[in-house]
This record gives sequence, structure tokens and C-alpha cells, in this order.
Amino acid sequence: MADNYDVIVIGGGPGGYVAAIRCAQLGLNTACIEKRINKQDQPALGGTCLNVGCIPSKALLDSSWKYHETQGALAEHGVKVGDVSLDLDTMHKRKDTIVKNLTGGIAQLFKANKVTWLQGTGQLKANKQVEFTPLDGDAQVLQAEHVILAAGSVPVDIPVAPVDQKVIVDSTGALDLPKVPKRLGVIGAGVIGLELGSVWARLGSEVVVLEAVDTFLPAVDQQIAKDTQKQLTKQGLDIRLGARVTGSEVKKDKVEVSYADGDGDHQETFDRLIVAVGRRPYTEGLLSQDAGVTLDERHYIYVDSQCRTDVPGVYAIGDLVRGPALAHKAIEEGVMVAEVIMGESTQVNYDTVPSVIYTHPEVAWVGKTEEEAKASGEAYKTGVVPFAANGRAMAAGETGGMVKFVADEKTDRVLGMHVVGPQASELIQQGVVAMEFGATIEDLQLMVFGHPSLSETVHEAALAADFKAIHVAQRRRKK
Ligand SMILES: NC(=O)c1ccc[n+]([C@@H]2O[C@H](COP(=O)([O-])OP(=O)(O)OC[C@H]3O[C@@H](n4cnc5c(N)ncnc54)[C@H](O)[C@@H]3O)[C@@H](O)[C@H]2O)c1
Repeated sequence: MADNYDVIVIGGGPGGYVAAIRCAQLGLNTACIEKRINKQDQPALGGTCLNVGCIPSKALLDSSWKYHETQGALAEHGVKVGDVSLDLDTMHKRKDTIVKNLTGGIAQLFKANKVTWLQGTGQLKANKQVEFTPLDGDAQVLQAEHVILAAGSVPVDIPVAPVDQKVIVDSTGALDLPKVPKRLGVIGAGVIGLELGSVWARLGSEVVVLEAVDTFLPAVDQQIAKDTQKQLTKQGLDIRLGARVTGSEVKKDKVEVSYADGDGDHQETFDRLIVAVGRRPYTEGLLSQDAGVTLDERHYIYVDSQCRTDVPGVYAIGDLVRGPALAHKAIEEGVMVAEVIMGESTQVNYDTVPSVIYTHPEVAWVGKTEEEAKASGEAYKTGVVPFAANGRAMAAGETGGMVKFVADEKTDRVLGMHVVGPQASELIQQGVVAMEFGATIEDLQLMVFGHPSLSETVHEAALAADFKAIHVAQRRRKK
């Protein structure tokens, strides 16, 4: 007789572990199947984000920024330091400790909430049965009332640059390079390419980023994207747009990369190459022939707005389904599904999911870009203010970048907020809250912002949308 659960979650990343905990909080007998074995050869929860994604990359971004600042930027603050040297082993160890503590914390949360962690692989079969193959044992069939698929995504491979995790690495290998490469190639100027390229550039690599598309960060508001490109280039990232990689050859301990752009064919030799050309849903082995769920044309699991698949009682969330591949989107879908199972009225507002790129300065946005507002054909207005006009930013020596609002000209409602600059990942939440509450630009104008703070630039950008900014000289647009 099959073991029974109210809910079986397949996958213990941010979407899956949060869904499992919320289900258990709501009184459901819940199991979460996770097969990951970490670097220490231990079973681990937390998925890509905690183990080999968001968290270790942020640890390296913070550590490498401190190294970079200590090398030069502190001098203008009057802080003199002696010889600065890099201890990469310690940097990696610190990152690994953060990952270990966070993933271990989830195991504790499972215990506290009485979620059963089944260590091994899960496969969905017909009639809400799940075949569970333990890490060390024979497969068994479990029965659930509800199944939540949360298996996440894996890096896209390209035949022109096959990953060997030694000379050619993916986003996981790029977190563990044992020494700083002299010349580092990066394929893809997306989120991962820019974040990991920044880490190694700050640690001393000469970094060349090869991006197939002609436009830098095409999904980002182009005024923000252009400023970002300028600042990253000034930091030393050699970003080559319209450069499609056509081949690579590992020779001894180096890699020769061929690429084509508008000027013809080129070759570059790198000590290491990072491939960061996107991620795809991880559905291999997840669904048996008779599972019954359908995939869409891009191989995502097809779901409705509340993450129901075509099989009643089976849900899919996070990177397996449509929408941005972001941990916080997966988390909210996990919570929503747990509450849907309990018959509660709930939803995720996909219009207000923020995005962040953790370069320095950070880039963050929510809602419509100016290009999207223009394309909609509706009348819109924008308000843009640079951090150079902000006292707190000057005090911190972080005056690069700007805050931009896009708003509906007729209703005054905020349609989008875009930031490149200090603490953009934190500032963007003000735009999320504003949009969630249907705020107008006037609402933001009428609020009192603490002085001196970076947030004053958010206030000024709202004022600028109606030509009322105080600390920048504005010229009224001709009607
Ligand atoms: N800060 C964050 O929120 C964060 C961090 C890391 C990853 N992620 C998510 O992970 C996912 C994957 O990130 P990513 O950076 O790998 O993908 P991406 O889609 O952001 O960028 C990949 C880039 O590679 C380019 N490319 C593809 N093939 C190429 C080729 N042959 N030659 C040159 N360029 C080529 C594409 O044009 C694209 O610009 C994204 O969905 C992202 O949202 C988010």
C-alpha cells in the first residue's frame, strides 16, 4: 500500500520549500522530495538559489566589492590602507559557510513545521502518484491528494561552447574558480554574465563579455540600460554587443573562442570562459509518460494564473512555468498554491514582480519601461532624477545612476519604476508598494521622505514627472 500525503512537493528550492512550509502551516500532511547533494557530499535543501545561485553569487559580489574598494576607492575618503592582497580561499570559504548556514536553516524549518524531507528523486505518475527513489534505496510509490512540481531550471548548454567545469564553466563552476583568471571570457550579457563577470573583474581578471544581441539589456528601460552599460564599461568590463559565439576550442589550459559580429569573424583566447546564455525548465525525469501534464511550445509546464496544470490536483511553480525565472516569483507562487489547495482566495500580482541585477551600481525595475509605455499608444509621462543631485549619495561617493518613473499621463498612476544606482535592490521596493496600492505620482509627491536619504531621489523623480523637482533644473517638454 502506497504511503499517503496530503501534499507532495517535488523540489526543495525557494518555490518548493516555501510551498511545503506554507502547506504544513495550513495543517496539511506534507512531504518535500529533494535530491541535491552539495559540495560537502551532504543532501541539501534550498535549490539552485541557495546552493549555487543567488546566495553564493551575492556573497562573492559583496566580498569582491570590498576588495575593489579597499584597493582604491577608500583613498578618497581619507582612508589609507597598506598593501592589499587577495585570499581567494578565505573568500570561497566564507561564501560556503553562508550557504551551509542558510540551507541548514531550511532543514530546521522543515523539522519545526513537521514537513517530511524525502531525500531522493521524485517522478510524477498518473492519478497523483509519485515514484520516489531514495538517494540510497529502492523506488517506492507514494500517493498524494495534491502534488506541487517545483523542480526549477538548469543552465542552457550551447554546442559551440561545451561546459567542462574546468576551462569552460557555467554559473555553478564560475562560483568556485580556484584562482583569478588573467583573461576571462563571458558568453551572454544577461543577469548572470554581468554579475559573475563583475565579481572576477573586481578580483583582477580582464573580462570580455560577448553578447549576441545588438541591444544591451533589451528588457530594461533603455535610458537605464545605456547608463548601466556606461558605468560597467568604465569599471573595465569589455562588453561586445552583436557578438555571436560560433565556436571554441580548449587548448591546454586555455580556450580559443571564435565569434562573429558586424565587422566579420574574430578570435579571442581566454584562461577561462563562463557560459551564461539563459536557463531552461528542468523537466528531465520529472514526468512519467502517463503523468498527463502538458508542456507549452517552449517546454515550460503549462499552468493557469493560479499554477494549476492540466491535471486536477497537480500544480507547477517557479522556473518550471511561464514568467520570469526569479526566486521571489517562485516563492509567491508556492504560497499561492498552498492557499489555493486550502480553498482560499489568493493570487500573485505578476505586474509588480521586481527584477534586480546585482552589479555595482545595482539595476532594478518594476512595471512598464518607457519603450513599453510608448508602444501601448497611451499618453504617458516620465520623471528622471540622477543620484548626483542627492546629498546622501554624494556623502557615500555613490553618485552614478538615476531613478526614473513612468506614469499614465491621464490617470497619473505609476506604471513603472526603474533604478540604476546605489541600493537599487532596496529602493525598488518603494515602486512595488506604490504599484501594488495603485498609487499615483501625486501620492508619491505628497509623501514625506527622510533627509538625507537615497530615497529622496525616488521622491524627486516623482516630482520631476510634473516638472516640480527642486534639486535639478528641469526644462518643460514642448506639448
Ligand atoms: N539577480 C537575479 O535576479 C538573477 C541572477 C542570476 C540569474 N537570474 C535568472 O536566471 C536566468 C538565467 O540568467 P542568464 O544571465 O543566463 O540568462 P539571460 O537570458 O538573462 O541572458 C543570456 C544572454 O545570453 C545571450 N546569448 C545567448 N546565446 C549567445 C551566444 N551564442 N553568443 C553570445 N550571446 C548569447 C542572450 O542574447 C542573452 O542576452 C534569467 O532568467 C535570470 O532572470 C536572476
